[in-house]
Amino acid sequence: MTISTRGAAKAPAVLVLEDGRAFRGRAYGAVGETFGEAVFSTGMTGYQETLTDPSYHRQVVVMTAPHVGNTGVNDEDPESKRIWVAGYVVRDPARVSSNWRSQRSLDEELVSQGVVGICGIDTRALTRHLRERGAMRVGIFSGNALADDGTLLAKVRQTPEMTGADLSAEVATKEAYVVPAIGTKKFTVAAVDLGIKGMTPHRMAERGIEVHVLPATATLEEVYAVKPDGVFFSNGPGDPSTADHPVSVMQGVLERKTPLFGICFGNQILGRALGFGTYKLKYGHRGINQPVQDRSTGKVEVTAHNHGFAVDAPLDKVSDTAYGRAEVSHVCLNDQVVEGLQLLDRPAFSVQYHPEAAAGPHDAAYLFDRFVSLMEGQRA
Ligand SMILES: NC(=O)CC[C@H](N)C(=O)O
Repeated sequence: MTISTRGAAKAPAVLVLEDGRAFRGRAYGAVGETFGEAVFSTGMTGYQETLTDPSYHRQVVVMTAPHVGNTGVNDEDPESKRIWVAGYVVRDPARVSSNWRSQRSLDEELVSQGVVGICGIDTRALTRHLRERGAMRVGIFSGNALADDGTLLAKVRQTPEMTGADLSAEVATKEAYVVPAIGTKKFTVAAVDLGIKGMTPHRMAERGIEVHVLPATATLEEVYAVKPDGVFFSNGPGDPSTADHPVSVMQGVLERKTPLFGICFGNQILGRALGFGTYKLKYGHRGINQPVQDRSTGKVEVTAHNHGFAVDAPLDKVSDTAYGRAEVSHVCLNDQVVEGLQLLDRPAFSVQYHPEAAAGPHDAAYLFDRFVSLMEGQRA
């Protein structure tokens, strides 16, 4: 059991939204100032996975679950080597963390990684505000960073928007590395890292895939230098309309008819590679309880999401693209947003959500098997 160092009354803090609304609470995690896009996540568990998902780079995450931190922090669950969220907003942080795997408290972890947060605010009111007005820029201020609201608001309004942000290179690996297959090696996959979560290569490795994780800047030649049986494009932060380089690499992969799989940002890149547009959702999908229908089977999956943008593809017809026929394979049942794409004439597909995560807990794991089948089909 870890008793948090934070105590009930820490320094005062304020959260200021770009439309001028302010919420007053107490500092949580590091004291100072931070900026980003305010988004909310409805996940009741999995805060370590959320905090360390590189797709959250430059976002301030508001947890709708009121009580966060109960199970502390361990070294096994992170999806990457560091916390990526720009700021963290929690109604009521756990004062005591208790779990057999816990190594330290969440508050300590936020402090040691310099993540500025705020607690003790009405996260329901904040979430409703974001739901009605849409995701927007935000700042959190505590300690020496506190000033009058007008000064803080001006600072928030000077920060960059998420629309137009090209962020993959800031989070992706600089050097290629290999995640070995677990057991007998059956396939080699080149995985273009646009902000990859650690669980993704692991899910492939579990299926006998040796994964060569390549930097976001990898060229088509570098992708084929690993002699891949399949090519994967990962999740990642930022606006997909800026991802021109991965789009052109993916088009080269589609031309060669190599089996292709994309997750989240990778789905948006497939959308663009096929000639569809992408657009910003009002407040996005973030959480682990999002219902998605696989249109080929009619089955509904409970899935993990973290996306603020979506692909603009027709739901009601098969589209003709430069790479043959394409259709929307998955759809979100909350709002009919495109959650997956499937080519009918080439071995390529993608999903907007996170089959590597264990939300359902295993509802979407079949997608990795589908990738394996495509690679088997290519060999047959
Ligand atoms: N998790 C992701 O890959 C997110 C993709 C993209 N940055 C979005 O917000 O929609």
